[in-house]
Amino acid sequence: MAAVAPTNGLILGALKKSSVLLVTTAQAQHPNCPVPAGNDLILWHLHLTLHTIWICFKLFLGCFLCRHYCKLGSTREEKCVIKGSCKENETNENIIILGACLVGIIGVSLLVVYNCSGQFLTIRERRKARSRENAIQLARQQLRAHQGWKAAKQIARKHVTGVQDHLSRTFSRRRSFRQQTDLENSSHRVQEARLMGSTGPNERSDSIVFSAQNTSEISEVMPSVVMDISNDGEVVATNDKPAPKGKHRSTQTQIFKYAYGEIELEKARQEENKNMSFTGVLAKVKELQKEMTRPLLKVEFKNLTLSLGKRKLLRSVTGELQPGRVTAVMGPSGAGKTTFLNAVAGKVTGYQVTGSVLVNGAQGSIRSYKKIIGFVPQDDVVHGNLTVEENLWFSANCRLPARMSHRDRVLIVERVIESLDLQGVRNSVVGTVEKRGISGGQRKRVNVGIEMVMEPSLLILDEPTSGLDSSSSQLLLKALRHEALEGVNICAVVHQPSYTLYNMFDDLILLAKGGLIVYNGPIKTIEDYFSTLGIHVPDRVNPPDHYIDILEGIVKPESGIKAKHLPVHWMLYNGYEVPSDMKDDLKAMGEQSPDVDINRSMSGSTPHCLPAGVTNAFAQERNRLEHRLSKPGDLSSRRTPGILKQYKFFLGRVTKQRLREGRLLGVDFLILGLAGICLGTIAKLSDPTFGMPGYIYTIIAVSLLCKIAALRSFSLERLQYLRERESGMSTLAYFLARDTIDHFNTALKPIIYLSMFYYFNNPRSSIGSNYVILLSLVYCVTGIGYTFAICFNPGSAQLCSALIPVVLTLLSTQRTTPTFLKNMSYPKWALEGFIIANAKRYPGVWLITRCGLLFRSGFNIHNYQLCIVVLFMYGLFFRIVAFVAMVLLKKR
Ligand SMILES: Nc1ncnc2c1ncn2[C@@H]1O[C@H](COP(=O)(O)OP(=O)(O)OP(=O)(O)O)[C@@H](O)[C@H]1O
Repeated sequence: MAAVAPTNGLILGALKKSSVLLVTTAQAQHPNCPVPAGNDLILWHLHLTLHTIWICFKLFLGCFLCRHYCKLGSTREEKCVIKGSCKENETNENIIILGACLVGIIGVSLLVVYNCSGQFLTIRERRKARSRENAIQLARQQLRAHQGWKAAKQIARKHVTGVQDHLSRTFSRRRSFRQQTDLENSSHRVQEARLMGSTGPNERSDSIVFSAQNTSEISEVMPSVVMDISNDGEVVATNDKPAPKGKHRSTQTQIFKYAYGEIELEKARQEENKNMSFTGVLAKVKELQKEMTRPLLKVEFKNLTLSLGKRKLLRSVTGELQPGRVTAVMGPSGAGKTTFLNAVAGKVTGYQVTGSVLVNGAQGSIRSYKKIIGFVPQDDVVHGNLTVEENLWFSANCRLPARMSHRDRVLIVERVIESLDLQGVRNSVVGTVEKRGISGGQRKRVNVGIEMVMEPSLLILDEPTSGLDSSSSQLLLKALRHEALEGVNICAVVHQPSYTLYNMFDDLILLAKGGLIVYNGPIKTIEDYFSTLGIHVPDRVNPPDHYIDILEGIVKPESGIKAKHLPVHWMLYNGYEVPSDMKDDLKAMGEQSPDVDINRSMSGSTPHCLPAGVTNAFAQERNRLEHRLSKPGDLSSRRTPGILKQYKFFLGRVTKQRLREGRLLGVDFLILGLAGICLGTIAKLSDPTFGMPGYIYTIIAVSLLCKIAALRSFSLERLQYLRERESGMSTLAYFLARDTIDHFNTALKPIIYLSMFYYFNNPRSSIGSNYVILLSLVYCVTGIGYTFAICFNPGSAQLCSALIPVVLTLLSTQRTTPTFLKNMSYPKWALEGFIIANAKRYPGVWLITRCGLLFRSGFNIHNYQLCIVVLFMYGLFFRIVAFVAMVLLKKR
């Protein structure tokens, strides 16, 4: 009892310290949260954390009471006899209690961190936001100054000539004197003007000479520009603040200032360009083309045919996508638009593909250019537990050239945020199905932004405007048009665009059902083409709607032409060969109009697709594996960050995700702790069994809980992973980063479980030896969990994770189970490790009398280290299996 009292005080003291720490942490956060919502949030966190501490306190009190009553039990005397010294036993118990206290303190501190983790991230973001806002203000001021300075230059130029002429003609002493006085006055005015602002760095070298008479006029136009008057009466524009150099330049505010300076200038240029004449626009485009830094990608597809068994999803698709143009892909639902995009981007696996896709006129795999191809999927595959900015930054970091400076990256990301109008939600978490985040339209824009920030040369978008209102769609199209000006080849599937939106595209690919092209060319000429077929768009009808209605069969063309013949008309119009399986259509058309030359147009055989029976399921699977394992050489000439750098980015991302999921982890720990209390109490410790029942329960419970937690690591973000992999990110970096962060749990979970189990069960082995075994067990089962998560669908993976530990533990404890099978199951090694750790604590004769159990179970007292090694090896083996499975993973 004497030993318990000081320990009680110790726990109370520790708890007090924790609560003080908690309050101080919250108070430290308080001044940084000027927003009332932030204060509420902190109070809520405080409340939650204090509540948790109160629960922990009650738990510990319960532990002490239990412990106190146990001490009065009969087992204690027996233990004293076995160990030989009661005094030594008491010292051990005190160490255990101290250990438990420490564990408690760690637990409480962790809960504090977990509860406030989200806040840490928010505070960081807020600080960054403040420096960004300052930079935006500065940039806008500078732009105003820049514009003012330009206007002033124009005024000055106008006056300089006139005044000089005037002066040369009527030069007089009196006038000269008056001018001198004016100069002095204006000098004072300019000195005042100097205090008001500065010009942009671009204007530093600019200087202009003009009469001081005009100074007041100029200072009205450009209030923030700085001027200096030289002794001879000349006014020279200067910058009063020198451009920051060296280290200073790389501060966050400076970087934002640079980025927003550029963005504001671009905006101003766009405003100027609005009123430009056609020739002016052409000149501007040429100018921009000279500045282009991205490689240009021209994609041609010839006789592209895609089949799935006997069914043809795309048929003889021929055409091209040109750089610097925005192409719309339209057609009825199910026509094969998504399939077409996938075929162009080289993302088709498991299909039979014939025909060819040429990049810049050269034959080869388009996957060789995947580092400069952006693909925006139809579904918004974004990370729900990251903010908008974090999503964009991750893509920029991993996919932009590794050598690009941070300053330029900031400019690119900020430009995309501005152009997609995401400024207001940049720090909001995107949200998941369970947790609401930003709106659907904003999510869609983030989905597009992820691809825009990597500066693609070919940008393919599957329904980017679906779910967006008219203004957001136009905003998005404007952003895409701006990209096209830089030479990007853009191709997007769109549904029912408004007339304005439709006219924002340059080209159109119109697909009919069955994956056949009806039209491919400039939007401007589509009406001319269809009018040659006698199809005219009625007044007040949007042209694309009319054509799609015809293709759907809702509207019958006045000319009597059949909708199903439109693809053949297109082939004949362009002189393409008509596949032989479409000869019936051709004949029917020939009967309708005798101009159609059937023999010339028809191809002799079916060159585009293989007979359906040839490609069986096995061949398809082989195809898929070849596609997955073959690594086409990289022709994109872009060096993205290597595996190590990507690992760093992945690590940062997973850490943020885990911090935001802090409560989920807290629940995991709580369940483990409760399991420890329950199993430690239920399992009666008896010397003849070395506490075997308790350890069997432990192995089952810990395996089950840790495996299910490990499933979350890889099964939840499968689609995101596939998207990242397709864009060229490293699977190894992704896998290692997740595993590295999970090591934190691997180390902590055994502590939490043992802090309860060890205390309630009070086994003979040391807490250290138990921890090592449990650590290796958790490492092993986490690896198995990864394998299940990657190889099976979530339902099956959960079932396996629940069943396997129970079945294997039962197998390994049955005497009738063959030794080979026993050795194959990991619970056998964990159990052996625990039992040996206990057995080693029995001195000589006490061990000999209990040797029977060891023999019967096939355990060897010298195998303790082997058990640990085997468990770690299992963990490593399953991690390798999981990684290989991940590499071979296909998109379901
Ligand atoms: N892997 C597949 N298995 C079975 N059918 C498929 C597969 N891929 C495509 N299809 C079929 O091919 C046709 C074209 O599909 P796709 O998704 O390309 O159409 P879409 O024009 O994009 O349709 P929507 O406009 O409705 O999105 C559909 O009938 C679809 O069922």
